[in-house]
Amino acid sequence: MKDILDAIQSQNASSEDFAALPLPESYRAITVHKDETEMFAGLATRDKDPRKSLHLDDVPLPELGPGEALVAVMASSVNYNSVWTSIFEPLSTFGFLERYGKVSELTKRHDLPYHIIGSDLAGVVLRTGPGVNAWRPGDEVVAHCLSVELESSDGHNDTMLDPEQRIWGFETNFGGLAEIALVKSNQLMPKPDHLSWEEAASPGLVNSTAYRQLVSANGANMKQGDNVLIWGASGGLGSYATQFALAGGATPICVVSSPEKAEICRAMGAELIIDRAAEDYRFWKDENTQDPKEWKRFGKRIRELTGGEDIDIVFEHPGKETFGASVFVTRKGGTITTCASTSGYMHQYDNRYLWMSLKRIIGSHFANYREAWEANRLIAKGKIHPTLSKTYSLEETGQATYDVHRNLHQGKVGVLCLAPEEGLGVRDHEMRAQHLDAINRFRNV
Ligand SMILES: C/C=C/C(=O)SCCNC(=O)CCNC(=O)[C@H](O)C(C)(C)COP(=O)(O)OP(=O)(O)OC[C@H]1O[C@@H](n2cnc3c(N)ncnc32)[C@H](O)[C@@H]1OP(=O)(O)O
Ligand SMILES: NC(=O)C1=CN([C@@H]2O[C@H](COP(=O)(O)OP(=O)(O)OC[C@H]3O[C@@H](n4cnc5c(N)ncnc54)[C@H](OP(=O)(O)O)[C@@H]3O)[C@@H](O)[C@H]2O)C=CC1
Repeated sequence: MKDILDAIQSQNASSEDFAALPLPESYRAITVHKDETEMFAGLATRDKDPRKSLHLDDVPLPELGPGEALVAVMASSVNYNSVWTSIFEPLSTFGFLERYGKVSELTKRHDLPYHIIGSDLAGVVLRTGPGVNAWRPGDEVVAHCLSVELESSDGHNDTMLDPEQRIWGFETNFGGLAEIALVKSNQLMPKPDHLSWEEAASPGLVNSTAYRQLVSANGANMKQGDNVLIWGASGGLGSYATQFALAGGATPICVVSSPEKAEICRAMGAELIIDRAAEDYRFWKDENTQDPKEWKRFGKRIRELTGGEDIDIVFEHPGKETFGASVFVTRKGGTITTCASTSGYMHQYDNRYLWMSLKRIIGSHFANYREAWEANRLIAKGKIHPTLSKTYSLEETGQATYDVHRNLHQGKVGVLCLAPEEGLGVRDHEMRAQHLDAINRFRNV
Protein backbone atom coordinates (compact mmCIF):
# COMPACT_ATOMS: atom_id res chain seq x y z
CA MET A 1 0.00 0.00 0.00
CA LYS A 2 2.91 2.32 0.73
CA ASP A 3 4.18 2.00 -2.87
CA ILE A 4 0.71 2.82 -4.18
CA LEU A 5 0.50 5.89 -1.97
CA ASP A 6 4.01 7.00 -2.96
CA ALA A 7 3.12 6.72 -6.65
CA ILE A 8 -0.07 8.74 -6.13
CA GLN A 9 1.68 11.42 -4.12
CA SER A 10 4.52 11.80 -6.60
CA GLN A 11 1.88 13.22 -9.02
CA ASN A 12 4.03 12.12 -11.94
CA ALA A 13 3.93 8.30 -11.98
CA SER A 14 2.88 6.99 -15.40
CA SER A 15 0.04 4.65 -16.19
CA GLU A 16 2.64 1.91 -16.77
CA ASP A 17 4.13 2.62 -13.32
CA PHE A 18 0.75 2.13 -11.72
CA ALA A 19 0.01 -0.99 -13.75
CA ALA A 20 3.30 -2.49 -12.58
CA LEU A 21 2.62 -1.89 -8.88
CA PRO A 22 1.72 -5.11 -7.08
CA LEU A 23 -1.70 -5.08 -5.43
CA PRO A 24 -2.01 -6.00 -1.76
CA GLU A 25 -3.87 -9.18 -0.82
CA SER A 26 -5.91 -7.32 1.75
CA TYR A 27 -6.81 -3.77 2.67
CA ARG A 28 -8.52 -1.80 5.46
CA ALA A 29 -12.20 -1.10 5.11
CA ILE A 30 -15.21 0.09 7.11
CA THR A 31 -17.71 -2.73 7.49
CA VAL A 32 -20.88 -3.84 9.19
CA HIS A 33 -21.11 -7.52 10.22
CA LYS A 34 -23.92 -9.86 9.26
CA ASP A 35 -23.96 -11.50 12.70
CA GLU A 36 -24.60 -8.13 14.35
CA THR A 37 -27.72 -6.98 12.50
CA GLU A 38 -29.85 -7.47 15.63
CA MET A 39 -27.48 -5.62 17.95
CA PHE A 40 -29.78 -2.58 18.28
CA ALA A 41 -33.05 -4.52 18.58
CA GLY A 42 -35.50 -2.69 20.83
CA LEU A 43 -33.64 0.64 20.77
CA ALA A 44 -35.14 3.87 19.43
CA THR A 45 -33.64 4.96 16.09
CA ARG A 46 -31.91 7.89 17.75
CA ASP A 47 -30.15 5.62 20.25
CA LYS A 48 -28.67 3.23 17.68
CA ASP A 49 -24.99 4.15 17.69
CA PRO A 50 -22.94 3.79 14.46
CA ARG A 51 -19.77 3.82 16.57
CA LYS A 52 -20.76 0.37 17.85
CA SER A 53 -21.74 -1.24 14.55
CA LEU A 54 -19.08 0.13 12.17
CA HIS A 55 -15.79 -1.76 12.18
CA LEU A 56 -12.40 -1.13 10.62
CA ASP A 57 -11.41 -4.56 9.26
CA ASP A 58 -8.73 -6.07 7.09
CA VAL A 59 -10.56 -7.57 4.13
CA PRO A 60 -9.34 -9.60 1.15
CA LEU A 61 -9.03 -7.81 -2.20
CA PRO A 62 -12.00 -8.81 -4.39
CA GLU A 63 -11.40 -10.38 -7.77
CA LEU A 64 -11.64 -7.86 -10.63
CA GLY A 65 -14.32 -8.65 -13.22
CA PRO A 66 -15.06 -7.48 -16.77
CA GLY A 67 -16.09 -3.82 -17.01
CA GLU A 68 -14.82 -3.10 -13.51
CA ALA A 69 -12.03 -1.12 -11.89
CA LEU A 70 -10.10 -1.32 -8.65
CA VAL A 71 -9.47 2.15 -7.27
CA ALA A 72 -7.04 3.29 -4.56
CA VAL A 73 -9.30 5.45 -2.42
CA MET A 74 -7.67 8.62 -1.15
CA ALA A 75 -10.84 9.99 0.43
CA SER A 76 -14.52 9.24 0.81
CA SER A 77 -17.48 10.84 2.56
CA VAL A 78 -20.24 9.93 4.96
CA ASN A 79 -23.70 9.83 3.46
CA TYR A 80 -26.97 9.31 5.23
CA ASN A 81 -27.10 5.86 3.65
CA SER A 82 -23.99 5.12 5.76
CA VAL A 83 -26.21 5.98 8.75
CA TRP A 84 -29.02 3.71 7.55
CA THR A 85 -26.56 0.85 6.98
CA SER A 86 -24.96 1.27 10.39
CA ILE A 87 -28.25 1.21 12.28
CA PHE A 88 -29.72 -1.59 10.11
CA GLU A 89 -32.76 0.54 9.20
CA PRO A 90 -35.17 0.40 7.47
CA LEU A 91 -33.64 -2.98 6.54
CA SER A 92 -30.33 -4.70 7.05
CA THR A 93 -28.26 -4.20 3.89
CA PHE A 94 -27.29 -7.88 3.91
CA GLY A 95 -30.66 -8.64 2.27
CA PHE A 96 -29.55 -6.43 -0.67
CA LEU A 97 -26.22 -8.28 -0.92
CA GLU A 98 -27.91 -11.69 -0.81
CA ARG A 99 -30.30 -10.65 -3.57
CA TYR A 100 -27.49 -9.19 -5.69
CA GLY A 101 -25.45 -12.34 -5.15
CA LYS A 102 -28.10 -14.35 -6.96
CA VAL A 103 -27.88 -12.36 -10.22
CA SER A 104 -24.75 -14.01 -11.68
CA GLU A 105 -21.49 -15.80 -10.96
CA LEU A 106 -19.76 -12.40 -10.78
CA THR A 107 -22.24 -10.76 -8.44
CA LYS A 108 -21.88 -13.69 -6.01
CA ARG A 109 -18.69 -11.95 -4.83
CA HIS A 110 -20.86 -9.33 -3.11
CA ASP A 111 -22.73 -11.74 -0.85
CA LEU A 112 -20.38 -11.86 2.13
CA PRO A 113 -20.79 -11.91 5.94
CA TYR A 114 -19.38 -8.37 6.01
CA HIS A 115 -20.48 -5.31 4.05
CA ILE A 116 -17.87 -2.72 3.02
CA ILE A 117 -19.87 0.47 2.93
CA GLY A 118 -19.47 3.92 1.37
CA SER A 119 -20.96 5.51 -1.76
CA ASP A 120 -18.41 8.21 -2.58
CA LEU A 121 -14.73 8.18 -3.47
CA ALA A 122 -11.90 10.18 -4.92
CA GLY A 123 -8.78 8.24 -5.82
CA VAL A 124 -6.64 6.65 -8.49
CA VAL A 125 -7.41 3.73 -10.80
CA LEU A 126 -5.14 0.76 -10.02
CA ARG A 127 -6.44 -1.88 -12.43
CA THR A 128 -9.20 -2.19 -14.98
CA GLY A 129 -10.97 -5.38 -16.00
CA PRO A 130 -11.47 -6.79 -19.51
CA GLY A 131 -13.45 -4.51 -21.82
CA VAL A 132 -12.49 -1.27 -20.08
CA ASN A 133 -10.94 1.15 -22.55
CA ALA A 134 -11.93 4.60 -21.30
CA TRP A 135 -9.90 4.41 -18.07
CA ARG A 136 -6.35 3.35 -17.29
CA PRO A 137 -4.26 2.72 -14.18
CA GLY A 138 -3.10 6.08 -12.82
CA ASP A 139 -6.22 8.03 -13.79
CA GLU A 140 -7.38 10.37 -11.03
CA VAL A 141 -11.10 9.83 -10.59
CA VAL A 142 -14.22 10.24 -8.55
CA ALA A 143 -16.94 7.59 -8.68
CA HIS A 144 -20.69 8.06 -8.69
CA CYS A 145 -22.74 5.42 -6.94
CA LEU A 146 -25.07 4.12 -9.64
CA SER A 147 -24.59 0.43 -10.29
CA VAL A 148 -26.72 -1.03 -13.09
CA GLU A 149 -26.56 -4.20 -15.20
CA LEU A 150 -28.25 -2.57 -18.26
CA GLU A 151 -29.43 -5.89 -19.69
CA SER A 152 -33.08 -4.83 -19.71
CA SER A 153 -34.49 -2.25 -22.12
CA ASP A 154 -36.35 -0.70 -19.15
CA GLY A 155 -33.18 1.17 -18.23
CA HIS A 156 -31.99 2.13 -21.67
CA ASN A 157 -33.57 5.62 -21.71
CA ASP A 158 -32.87 6.43 -18.10
CA THR A 159 -30.36 4.22 -16.34
CA MET A 160 -32.08 4.79 -12.98
CA LEU A 161 -35.00 2.73 -14.33
CA ASP A 162 -32.89 -0.41 -14.77
CA PRO A 163 -34.58 -3.26 -12.87
CA GLU A 164 -31.16 -4.16 -11.44
CA GLN A 165 -30.43 -0.61 -10.30
CA ARG A 166 -28.39 -0.47 -7.08
CA ILE A 167 -26.55 2.09 -5.02
CA TRP A 168 -22.89 1.08 -4.84
CA GLY A 169 -21.64 0.71 -1.26
CA PHE A 170 -25.21 0.44 0.05
CA GLU A 171 -26.87 -2.24 -2.05
CA THR A 172 -23.55 -3.62 -3.32
CA ASN A 173 -20.35 -4.53 -1.49
CA PHE A 174 -16.77 -3.14 -1.82
CA GLY A 175 -17.74 0.51 -1.19
CA GLY A 176 -15.70 3.67 -0.86
CA LEU A 177 -15.04 3.90 2.90
CA ALA A 178 -11.93 1.80 2.42
CA GLU A 179 -8.38 1.92 1.10
CA ILE A 180 -9.42 0.17 -2.12
CA ALA A 181 -12.83 0.02 -3.80
CA LEU A 182 -14.34 -2.04 -6.58
CA VAL A 183 -16.58 -0.16 -9.03
CA LYS A 184 -18.05 -0.63 -12.47
CA SER A 185 -15.89 1.43 -14.80
CA ASN A 186 -18.89 3.46 -15.98
CA GLN A 187 -19.17 4.85 -12.44
CA LEU A 188 -15.86 6.64 -12.96
CA MET A 189 -15.62 10.35 -13.73
CA PRO A 190 -12.64 12.72 -13.85
CA LYS A 191 -11.56 14.15 -10.51
CA PRO A 192 -11.91 17.96 -10.52
CA ASP A 193 -8.30 19.22 -10.69
CA HIS A 194 -8.78 22.22 -8.42
CA LEU A 195 -9.96 20.18 -5.43
CA SER A 196 -8.17 18.14 -2.79
CA TRP A 197 -9.00 14.44 -2.47
CA GLU A 198 -11.46 14.96 0.39
CA GLU A 199 -13.14 17.91 -1.31
CA ALA A 200 -13.51 15.97 -4.56
CA ALA A 201 -14.97 12.96 -2.74
CA SER A 202 -17.65 14.90 -0.89
CA PRO A 203 -20.20 16.12 -3.48
CA GLY A 204 -20.75 12.91 -5.54
CA LEU A 205 -23.84 11.26 -4.11
CA VAL A 206 -25.71 14.29 -2.80
CA ASN A 207 -24.78 16.63 -5.65
CA SER A 208 -25.99 14.15 -8.28
CA THR A 209 -29.18 13.46 -6.34
CA ALA A 210 -29.97 17.16 -5.91
CA TYR A 211 -29.24 17.71 -9.62
CA ARG A 212 -31.80 15.12 -10.75
CA GLN A 213 -34.34 16.00 -8.09
CA LEU A 214 -34.31 19.75 -8.72
CA VAL A 215 -32.73 20.58 -12.08
CA SER A 216 -33.25 17.62 -14.40
CA ALA A 217 -36.36 17.17 -16.50
CA ASN A 218 -36.64 13.81 -14.72
CA GLY A 219 -37.12 15.79 -11.50
CA ALA A 220 -38.66 19.21 -10.88
CA ASN A 221 -37.16 20.82 -14.02
CA MET A 222 -36.47 24.07 -12.13
CA LYS A 223 -36.51 27.31 -14.13
CA GLN A 224 -35.41 30.89 -13.56
CA GLY A 225 -37.52 32.73 -11.01
CA ASP A 226 -38.93 29.61 -9.30
CA ASN A 227 -39.40 29.81 -5.54
CA VAL A 228 -37.74 26.66 -4.21
CA LEU A 229 -38.39 25.59 -0.63
CA ILE A 230 -35.33 23.64 0.53
CA TRP A 231 -35.54 21.61 3.72
CA GLY A 232 -32.21 21.07 5.49
CA ALA A 233 -30.66 23.74 3.27
CA SER A 234 -27.23 23.54 4.89
CA GLY A 235 -27.21 19.71 5.05
CA GLY A 236 -25.84 17.19 2.55
CA LEU A 237 -28.52 17.40 -0.14
CA GLY A 238 -29.74 20.88 0.78
CA SER A 239 -26.35 22.56 0.45
CA TYR A 240 -26.25 21.49 -3.21
CA ALA A 241 -29.95 22.22 -3.85
CA THR A 242 -29.37 25.75 -2.55
CA GLN A 243 -26.42 26.21 -4.90
CA PHE A 244 -28.39 24.85 -7.88
CA ALA A 245 -31.29 27.19 -7.12
CA LEU A 246 -28.98 30.21 -6.92
CA ALA A 247 -26.92 29.24 -9.96
CA GLY A 248 -30.10 28.61 -11.98
CA GLY A 249 -31.71 31.97 -11.25
CA ALA A 250 -34.30 30.59 -8.84
CA THR A 251 -35.01 31.87 -5.33
CA PRO A 252 -34.21 29.38 -2.57
CA ILE A 253 -36.26 29.58 0.61
CA CYS A 254 -33.90 27.80 2.97
CA VAL A 255 -35.15 25.96 6.04
CA VAL A 256 -32.55 25.29 8.76
CA SER A 257 -32.52 24.71 12.52
CA SER A 258 -29.93 27.11 13.96
CA PRO A 259 -28.50 30.60 13.47
CA GLU A 260 -25.14 29.05 12.41
CA LYS A 261 -26.85 27.11 9.65
CA ALA A 262 -28.79 30.23 8.61
CA GLU A 263 -25.47 32.05 8.33
CA ILE A 264 -24.03 29.36 6.04
CA CYS A 265 -27.04 29.74 3.75
CA ARG A 266 -26.53 33.50 3.69
CA ALA A 267 -22.86 32.96 2.86
CA MET A 268 -23.93 30.81 -0.12
CA GLY A 269 -26.00 33.75 -1.33
CA ALA A 270 -29.48 32.84 -0.09
CA GLU A 271 -31.55 35.66 1.35
CA LEU A 272 -34.80 34.01 2.40
CA ILE A 273 -34.20 31.79 5.41
CA ILE A 274 -36.48 30.15 7.95
CA ASP A 275 -35.07 28.84 11.23
CA ARG A 276 -37.54 26.05 11.97
CA ALA A 277 -36.24 25.68 15.52
CA ALA A 278 -36.47 29.36 16.41
CA GLU A 279 -39.94 29.63 14.87
CA ASP A 280 -40.92 26.35 16.52
CA TYR A 281 -43.17 24.80 13.88
CA ARG A 282 -45.12 21.84 15.21
CA PHE A 283 -46.77 20.25 12.20
CA TRP A 284 -47.91 17.28 14.31
CA LYS A 285 -50.17 17.72 17.36
CA ASP A 286 -49.53 14.13 18.37
CA GLU A 287 -48.22 10.98 16.69
CA ASN A 288 -51.33 10.61 14.51
CA THR A 289 -52.68 14.12 14.03
CA GLN A 290 -51.27 16.98 12.01
CA ASP A 291 -52.03 20.62 12.69
CA PRO A 292 -53.09 22.49 9.53
CA LYS A 293 -52.88 25.75 11.50
CA GLU A 294 -49.15 25.21 11.67
CA TRP A 295 -48.97 24.53 7.90
CA LYS A 296 -50.73 27.88 7.46
CA ARG A 297 -48.37 29.71 9.83
CA PHE A 298 -45.45 28.27 7.85
CA GLY A 299 -47.04 29.29 4.52
CA LYS A 300 -47.68 32.79 5.85
CA ARG A 301 -44.02 33.10 6.80
CA ILE A 302 -43.03 32.02 3.28
CA ARG A 303 -45.36 34.66 1.81
CA GLU A 304 -43.80 37.30 4.07
CA LEU A 305 -40.37 36.38 2.77
CA THR A 306 -41.31 36.16 -0.91
CA GLY A 307 -43.55 39.23 -1.02
CA GLY A 308 -46.73 37.19 -1.22
CA GLU A 309 -45.70 34.36 -3.52
CA ASP A 310 -46.06 30.65 -2.86
CA ILE A 311 -43.63 27.83 -3.52
CA ASP A 312 -43.08 26.49 -7.06
CA ILE A 313 -40.94 23.53 -6.00
CA VAL A 314 -40.45 21.86 -2.64
CA PHE A 315 -37.18 19.97 -2.27
CA GLU A 316 -38.39 17.29 0.15
CA HIS A 317 -36.49 14.64 2.14
CA PRO A 318 -37.41 14.90 5.86
CA GLY A 319 -40.61 13.00 5.01
CA LYS A 320 -43.28 12.30 7.62
CA GLU A 321 -42.53 15.33 9.78
CA THR A 322 -42.75 17.91 6.99
CA PHE A 323 -44.60 16.37 4.05
CA GLY A 324 -48.08 17.64 4.97
CA ALA A 325 -46.71 21.17 5.24
CA SER A 326 -44.76 20.77 1.99
CA VAL A 327 -47.88 19.80 0.03
CA PHE A 328 -49.86 22.66 1.60
CA VAL A 329 -47.40 25.50 0.88
CA THR A 330 -46.86 24.56 -2.78
CA ARG A 331 -48.55 26.91 -5.24
CA LYS A 332 -51.29 25.83 -7.66
CA GLY A 333 -49.65 23.65 -10.30
CA GLY A 334 -46.43 23.41 -8.30
CA THR A 335 -44.23 20.41 -7.60
CA ILE A 336 -43.16 18.53 -4.50
CA THR A 337 -40.12 16.44 -5.33
CA THR A 338 -39.04 13.86 -2.77
CA CYS A 339 -36.07 11.53 -2.48
CA ALA A 340 -36.28 10.39 1.12
CA SER A 341 -38.11 10.11 4.41
CA THR A 342 -35.58 10.66 7.16
CA SER A 343 -38.23 11.21 9.85
CA GLY A 344 -40.56 8.39 8.68
CA TYR A 345 -41.73 6.96 5.37
CA MET A 346 -45.46 6.66 6.03
CA HIS A 347 -46.43 10.19 5.00
CA GLN A 348 -49.74 11.88 5.64
CA TYR A 349 -51.00 14.92 3.75
CA ASP A 350 -54.35 16.48 2.86
CA ASN A 351 -54.96 15.29 -0.68
CA ARG A 352 -57.56 18.03 -1.32
CA TYR A 353 -54.75 20.55 -1.51
CA LEU A 354 -52.97 18.37 -4.03
CA TRP A 355 -55.74 17.57 -6.50
CA MET A 356 -57.81 20.77 -6.23
CA SER A 357 -54.67 22.84 -6.82
CA LEU A 358 -53.25 20.53 -9.49
CA LYS A 359 -49.96 19.96 -7.64
CA ARG A 360 -47.65 17.09 -8.44
CA ILE A 361 -45.50 14.84 -6.29
CA ILE A 362 -42.40 13.49 -8.02
CA GLY A 363 -40.35 10.63 -6.61
CA SER A 364 -36.65 10.99 -7.31
CA HIS A 365 -33.71 8.74 -6.53
CA PHE A 366 -29.99 9.34 -7.08
CA ALA A 367 -29.26 10.23 -10.75
CA ASN A 368 -28.76 8.42 -14.01
CA TYR A 369 -25.28 8.08 -15.55
CA ARG A 370 -25.63 11.26 -17.56
CA GLU A 371 -27.07 13.33 -14.71
CA ALA A 372 -24.25 12.20 -12.40
CA TRP A 373 -21.73 13.18 -15.09
CA GLU A 374 -23.33 16.60 -15.59
CA ALA A 375 -23.43 17.23 -11.83
CA ASN A 376 -19.71 16.38 -11.58
CA ARG A 377 -18.97 18.61 -14.57
CA LEU A 378 -20.48 21.56 -12.71
CA ILE A 379 -18.12 20.88 -9.79
CA ALA A 380 -15.15 20.60 -12.16
CA LYS A 381 -16.07 23.94 -13.77
CA GLY A 382 -16.29 25.68 -10.38
CA LYS A 383 -19.97 26.49 -10.83
CA ILE A 384 -21.00 24.37 -7.84
CA HIS A 385 -18.67 23.88 -4.86
CA PRO A 386 -18.03 21.16 -2.30
CA THR A 387 -19.65 21.78 1.07
CA LEU A 388 -17.15 19.89 3.19
CA SER A 389 -17.20 21.02 6.83
CA LYS A 390 -15.01 18.50 8.61
CA THR A 391 -12.79 15.53 7.80
CA TYR A 392 -12.20 12.41 9.86
CA SER A 393 -9.70 9.56 9.55
CA LEU A 394 -10.86 6.12 8.40
CA GLU A 395 -10.54 4.92 12.03
CA GLU A 396 -12.98 7.63 13.09
CA THR A 397 -15.71 6.78 10.56
CA GLY A 398 -18.02 5.61 13.36
CA GLN A 399 -17.84 9.04 14.97
CA ALA A 400 -18.27 10.78 11.61
CA THR A 401 -21.40 8.70 10.94
CA TYR A 402 -22.67 9.35 14.47
CA ASP A 403 -22.38 13.12 13.82
CA VAL A 404 -24.54 12.82 10.69
CA HIS A 405 -27.06 10.55 12.46
CA ARG A 406 -27.43 13.10 15.26
CA ASN A 407 -27.54 16.11 12.89
CA LEU A 408 -24.41 17.57 14.53
CA HIS A 409 -22.74 18.31 11.21
CA GLN A 410 -22.91 20.94 8.47
CA GLY A 411 -22.88 20.19 4.74
CA LYS A 412 -20.74 17.13 4.14
CA VAL A 413 -18.42 15.15 6.40
CA GLY A 414 -15.31 13.74 4.72
CA VAL A 415 -13.18 10.69 5.52
CA LEU A 416 -9.49 10.35 4.68
CA CYS A 417 -8.81 6.80 3.48
CA LEU A 418 -5.29 6.53 2.02
CA ALA A 419 -4.65 10.29 2.07
CA PRO A 420 -2.35 10.91 5.06
CA GLU A 421 -3.61 14.46 5.55
CA GLU A 422 -6.04 17.01 4.17
CA GLY A 423 -5.30 19.33 1.27
CA LEU A 424 -3.48 16.88 -1.03
CA GLY A 425 -4.21 16.09 -4.66
CA VAL A 426 -4.77 19.60 -6.03
CA ARG A 427 -3.41 20.00 -9.57
CA ASP A 428 -4.97 23.28 -10.72
CA HIS A 429 -3.90 25.81 -8.10
CA GLU A 430 -4.84 28.81 -10.20
CA MET A 431 -8.46 27.74 -10.54
CA ARG A 432 -8.55 26.79 -6.87
CA ALA A 433 -7.40 30.27 -5.88
CA GLN A 434 -10.33 31.76 -7.81
CA HIS A 435 -12.86 29.74 -5.82
CA LEU A 436 -11.11 29.35 -2.48
CA ASP A 437 -13.69 31.22 -0.39
CA ALA A 438 -16.55 29.23 -1.84
CA ILE A 439 -14.68 25.93 -1.40
CA ASN A 440 -14.02 26.73 2.28
CA ARG A 441 -17.45 28.16 3.07
CA PHE A 442 -18.58 25.25 5.26
CA ARG A 443 -15.25 24.77 7.03
CA ASN A 444 -15.10 25.11 10.80
CA VAL A 445 -18.59 26.56 11.21
C1 LIG B 1 -28.33 7.43 -3.24
C2 LIG B 1 -28.73 7.32 -1.82
C3 LIG B 1 -29.97 7.01 -1.50
C4 LIG B 1 -30.50 6.98 -0.15
O1 LIG B 1 -29.89 7.36 0.83
S1 LIG B 1 -32.11 6.41 -0.07
C5 LIG B 1 -32.39 6.14 1.66
C6 LIG B 1 -31.98 4.76 2.06
N1 LIG B 1 -32.77 3.75 1.40
C7 LIG B 1 -33.89 3.23 1.93
O2 LIG B 1 -34.31 3.58 3.04
C8 LIG B 1 -34.62 2.17 1.12
C9 LIG B 1 -34.33 0.82 1.66
N2 LIG B 1 -35.04 -0.21 0.87
C10 LIG B 1 -36.26 -0.68 1.18
O3 LIG B 1 -36.85 -0.28 2.19
C11 LIG B 1 -36.81 -1.73 0.27
O4 LIG B 1 -35.81 -2.21 -0.55
C12 LIG B 1 -38.01 -1.25 -0.60
C13 LIG B 1 -39.20 -0.84 0.29
C14 LIG B 1 -37.58 -0.05 -1.43
C15 LIG B 1 -38.42 -2.39 -1.51
O5 LIG B 1 -38.77 -3.52 -0.75
P1 LIG B 1 -38.45 -5.01 -1.23
O6 LIG B 1 -38.94 -5.95 -0.20
O7 LIG B 1 -37.05 -5.06 -1.57
O8 LIG B 1 -39.15 -5.22 -2.57
P2 LIG B 1 -40.64 -5.29 -3.00
O9 LIG B 1 -40.59 -4.73 -4.38
O10 LIG B 1 -41.51 -4.66 -2.00
O11 LIG B 1 -40.92 -6.84 -3.07
C16 LIG B 1 -41.76 -7.46 -2.20
C17 LIG B 1 -42.68 -8.42 -2.99
O12 LIG B 1 -43.75 -7.64 -3.58
C18 LIG B 1 -43.88 -8.02 -4.95
N3 LIG B 1 -44.40 -6.90 -5.70
C19 LIG B 1 -43.76 -5.75 -6.03
N4 LIG B 1 -44.55 -4.97 -6.74
C20 LIG B 1 -45.73 -5.63 -6.89
C21 LIG B 1 -46.96 -5.33 -7.52
N5 LIG B 1 -47.10 -4.17 -8.22
N6 LIG B 1 -47.96 -6.22 -7.43
C22 LIG B 1 -47.78 -7.38 -6.77
N7 LIG B 1 -46.65 -7.72 -6.16
C23 LIG B 1 -45.64 -6.86 -6.21
C24 LIG B 1 -42.49 -8.42 -5.38
O13 LIG B 1 -42.56 -9.26 -6.49
C25 LIG B 1 -41.98 -9.15 -4.15
O14 LIG B 1 -42.49 -10.47 -4.17
P3 LIG B 1 -41.65 -11.70 -3.54
O15 LIG B 1 -41.42 -11.33 -2.09
O16 LIG B 1 -42.56 -12.88 -3.69
O17 LIG B 1 -40.38 -11.79 -4.33
N1 LIG C 1 -32.88 8.86 -2.77
C1 LIG C 1 -31.68 9.38 -2.88
O1 LIG C 1 -31.07 9.29 -3.94
C2 LIG C 1 -31.05 10.03 -1.74
C3 LIG C 1 -31.64 10.07 -0.53
N2 LIG C 1 -31.02 10.66 0.53
C4 LIG C 1 -31.72 10.67 1.81
O2 LIG C 1 -32.07 12.03 2.08
C5 LIG C 1 -32.03 12.28 3.48
C6 LIG C 1 -31.16 13.50 3.76
O3 LIG C 1 -29.83 13.24 3.35
P1 LIG C 1 -28.69 14.34 3.56
O4 LIG C 1 -29.15 15.64 3.07
O5 LIG C 1 -27.43 13.79 3.04
O6 LIG C 1 -28.65 14.36 5.16
P2 LIG C 1 -28.16 15.49 6.15
O7 LIG C 1 -28.39 14.95 7.50
O8 LIG C 1 -26.79 15.95 5.77
O9 LIG C 1 -29.13 16.74 5.91
C7 LIG C 1 -30.49 16.63 6.13
C8 LIG C 1 -31.00 17.90 6.78
O10 LIG C 1 -32.41 17.81 6.87
C9 LIG C 1 -32.87 18.52 8.00
N3 LIG C 1 -33.79 17.68 8.76
C10 LIG C 1 -33.52 16.50 9.36
N4 LIG C 1 -34.61 16.04 9.99
C11 LIG C 1 -35.58 16.95 9.78
C12 LIG C 1 -36.93 17.07 10.19
N5 LIG C 1 -37.50 16.13 10.95
N6 LIG C 1 -37.63 18.16 9.79
C13 LIG C 1 -37.05 19.12 9.04
N7 LIG C 1 -35.78 19.06 8.63
C14 LIG C 1 -35.06 18.00 9.00
C15 LIG C 1 -31.66 18.86 8.86
O11 LIG C 1 -31.40 20.26 8.71
P3 LIG C 1 -31.86 21.33 9.80
O12 LIG C 1 -31.75 20.64 11.12
O13 LIG C 1 -30.90 22.46 9.64
O14 LIG C 1 -33.25 21.73 9.45
C16 LIG C 1 -30.52 18.09 8.21
O15 LIG C 1 -29.33 18.80 8.24
C17 LIG C 1 -31.57 10.98 4.12
O16 LIG C 1 -32.70 10.27 4.55
C18 LIG C 1 -30.88 10.25 2.99
O17 LIG C 1 -30.88 8.84 3.15
C19 LIG C 1 -29.81 11.28 0.42
C20 LIG C 1 -29.17 11.29 -0.78
C21 LIG C 1 -29.71 10.59 -1.94
